[in-house]
Amino acid sequence: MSKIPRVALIAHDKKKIDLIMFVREHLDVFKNCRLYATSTTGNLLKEKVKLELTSFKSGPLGGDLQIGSLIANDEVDFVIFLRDPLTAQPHEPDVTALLRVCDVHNKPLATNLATAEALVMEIGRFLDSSDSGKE
Ligand SMILES: O=C(CO)COP(=O)(O)O
Repeated sequence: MSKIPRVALIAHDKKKIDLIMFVREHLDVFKNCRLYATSTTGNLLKEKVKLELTSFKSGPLGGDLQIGSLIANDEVDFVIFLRDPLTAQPHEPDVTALLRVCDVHNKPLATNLATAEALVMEIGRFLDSSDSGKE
């Protein structure tokens, strides 16, 4: 894993507010990460939380696959993807591909807030251990 945690942040439309609130709550962690996001999610995070990040295309336009490609190339360490399990997505095959590639490459993946809370603690621990390594 690289020294700076590389985190992909994605949310379906009905979960975007949850993601923004979650990221705000854990800003101390996320501001020390290299962040990637799909387009709409990323633009919202930039606007509402003032975070620097790299954004890709919107999920329905191939953004999930672009993030999947980063994962396949070992350029992402953690994935937080707040899915909406109650709304059919036109790009469901892309969503499935993204989840699958996380499993193929054994990447920690949170698809709901409860797991995202656990994952952000792990990212925080990782940051703490890289800090202590510097001394
Ligand atoms: O659709 C998405 C994930 O499947 C997310 O894409 P946006 O961030 O562009 O809404």
